[in-house]
Amino acid sequence: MPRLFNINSEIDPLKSVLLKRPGREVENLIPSTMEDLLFDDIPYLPIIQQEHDAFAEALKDNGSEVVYLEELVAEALDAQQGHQTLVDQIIKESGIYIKDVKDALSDYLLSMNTKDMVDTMMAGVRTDKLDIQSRSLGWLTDRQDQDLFLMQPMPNLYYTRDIASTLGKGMSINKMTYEARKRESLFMETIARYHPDFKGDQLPIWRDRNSDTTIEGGDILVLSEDVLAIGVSQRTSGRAIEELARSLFDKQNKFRKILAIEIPHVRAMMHLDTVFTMVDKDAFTIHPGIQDLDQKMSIYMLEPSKVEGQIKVSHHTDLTDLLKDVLNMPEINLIPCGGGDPIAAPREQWNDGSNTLAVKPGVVITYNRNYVSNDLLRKNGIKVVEIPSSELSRGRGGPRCMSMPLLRESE
Ligand SMILES: NC(=[NH2+])NCCC[C@H](N)C(=O)O
Repeated sequence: MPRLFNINSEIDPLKSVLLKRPGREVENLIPSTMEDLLFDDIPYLPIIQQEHDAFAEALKDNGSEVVYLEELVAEALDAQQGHQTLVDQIIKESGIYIKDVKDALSDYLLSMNTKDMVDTMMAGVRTDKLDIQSRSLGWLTDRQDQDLFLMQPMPNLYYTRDIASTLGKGMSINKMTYEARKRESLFMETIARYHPDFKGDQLPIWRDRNSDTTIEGGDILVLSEDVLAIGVSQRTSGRAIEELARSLFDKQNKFRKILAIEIPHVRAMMHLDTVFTMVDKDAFTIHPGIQDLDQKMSIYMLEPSKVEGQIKVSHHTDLTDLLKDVLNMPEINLIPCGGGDPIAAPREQWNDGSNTLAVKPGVVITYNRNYVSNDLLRKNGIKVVEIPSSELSRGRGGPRCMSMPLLRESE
């Protein structure tokens, strides 16, 4: 049955969402690779899986279907016999160019059943799994001391938010910024290309992973059927936002205003959704660290220009006024992470206190550890569904980062 795709807001009732259950890839983190792989600690696999399952349950209890990236990729490959194409591409994108090594890896992956093959690509392939030493002088002489993996693990895959974004009835398949995550969006491309429920006319691709500018889904918020907010961040460039704007303004959809919000280019705030999320039609979480002392910010608004093919850009500094205007709301409530306290705010922001996922207007899923922010949300009339977070939070992402909505019910 063809799937329905439609995302016209951050808060409309969530009906279908894509997750990735953390797998062996998180056990393939070690202290010497952790930083490059964008983790601050090593999650304990059985507990991170339990916590992730609790997240999936909370989503289902609140009316959403949950589908898994790893299962969709396997189904997509089986439907179109895409195995060889994906294996060749992932080997290429893993920077493996020595023929003997390529052949050994390709034989190894293709000898597995589809699900194991997909899980293994995601978990990474250790060098000692294959008998490379006895067959490749090229590898023996080119390798680096640290080559523990022929294919590096992809521990960030459970942050499905970032690799692609459903916008209206179509999708942006994102070109990722760092080496550690570049290959991840290939899995979404595979689903869009081969999966019977995704491919073809039913899913227009607004922008694909071959673009030469980077954009990540954590930066993209769908504020309403015609307004997007996109962070200009460590991961998303102004040029990428402009490209996406041109594509969206051109095509048959309703987006007509894009707010490009500049945020600090630092790890703790790598995406807009780590400092700003929508919790109700007129309420948002915000980390006070993105505003200056007089609460000013730098925001560019992009709109279609009257001149064919051009874009109109205007500059704004007051987030509240701009949101009132574009969302047609008399008031906007910005709820500060950690209550704005100089210790609680940065502590809870670090553990994704501002990274809420709305399952319907005024109902959000959050991490239980951020009790100051959660209490404040409740005091502001928001219903908060807490999930356990000891291990999930170690990679610096919360409920919004771990979810890629496919369908929200429009009014
Ligand atoms: N949408 C998000 N905020 N995602 C968080 C991603 C965290 C991940 N470790 C990274 O650095 O890429």
